[in-house]
Amino acid sequence: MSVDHRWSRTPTQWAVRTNDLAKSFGRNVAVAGLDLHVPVGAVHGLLGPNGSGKTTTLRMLLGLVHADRGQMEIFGLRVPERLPEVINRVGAIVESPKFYPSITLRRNLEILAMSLGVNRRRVTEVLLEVGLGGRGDNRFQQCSLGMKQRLAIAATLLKEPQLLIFDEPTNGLDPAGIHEIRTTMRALAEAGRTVLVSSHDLSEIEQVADSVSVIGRGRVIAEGELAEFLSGDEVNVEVEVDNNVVGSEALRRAGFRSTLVGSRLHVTRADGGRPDPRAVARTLAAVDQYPSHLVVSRATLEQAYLDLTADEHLSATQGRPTTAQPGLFGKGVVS
Ligand SMILES: Nc1ncnc2c1ncn2[C@@H]1O[C@H](COP(=O)(O)OP(=O)(O)OP(=O)(O)O)[C@@H](O)[C@H]1O
Repeated sequence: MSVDHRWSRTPTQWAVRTNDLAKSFGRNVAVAGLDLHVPVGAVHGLLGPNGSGKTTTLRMLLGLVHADRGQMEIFGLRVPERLPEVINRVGAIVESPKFYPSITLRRNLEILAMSLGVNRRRVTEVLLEVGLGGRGDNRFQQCSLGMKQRLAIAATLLKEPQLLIFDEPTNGLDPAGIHEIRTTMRALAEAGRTVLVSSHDLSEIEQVADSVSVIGRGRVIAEGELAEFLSGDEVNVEVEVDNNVVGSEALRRAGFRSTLVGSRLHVTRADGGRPDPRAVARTLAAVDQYPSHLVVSRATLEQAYLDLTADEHLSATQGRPTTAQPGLFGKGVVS
């Protein structure tokens, strides 16, 4: 069973936290003991491959799906029990919202505001907030997908929520639309709101998020500030050798970790330190594996993600529990 020291921190530091959250659909395990921590006032990425349990997690938070076990809190209040008290502080897009195609963006929002009991004046404010201030009179059906998605975000802002939950908001958008949504999410965080955004797209999260939870098969594999994943000191060494098995075994004995990505071994230090490219080359040469390529690069979230999911896969095949990475939001997780 996992013991998470962060679960005992003050609730006000977290917009969302979950503890040992689980959900299965029949025999299909969607979420498998998920410990999630979303800090207040930032963009937090929920990053994981398709089918890793992101949507199910968000739906459980919003009371759309019942959890099998575990606890969830939004702004320190237990949900779903206290959802009625907290729901007005939450805006979410977890499936495509419906708008009237033949009327303007402004009119669409006015109708929605009326149904929510929100003052019409708020419509102008939310249009401005998502960068649609000059587009309110455009008909919905004439808008680009990016504008439609920004309208959806504007709709979630009508109630002035402090937490926004977006499930894959850039899906299906072209680069311009993706850029618009990214800018909008950043602006929301700059205005003091918390944005919890799911994505399977590493570069997307890398560009927009302040912190991230990497999800694999329904569990949080790693969690922390993005800067921790992309630390300036962090260096990747990539090598190409004739025999990857011999090469990675020699590296392992010398205190390195290696992950095969394409034809290259990505090398890090097992103790989390910075790998010395010369030591890597020496280690490989000692077992007759002279690198045909040796590339030194700054770590990316992609690399961290590949390393982490490689570990998780190894854990599964060896039947031992996944260990989340230490140093996350300054605290360790013990499995
Ligand atoms: N209503 C459902 N009934 C049965 N299985 C479901 C249901 N919802 C989700 N699942 C399954 O649970 C697992 C996790 O799905 P989920 O949609 O939460 O993942 P995801 O990370 O959001 O992936 P994607 O990006 O593909 O939506 C998948 O195997 C999915 O098929």
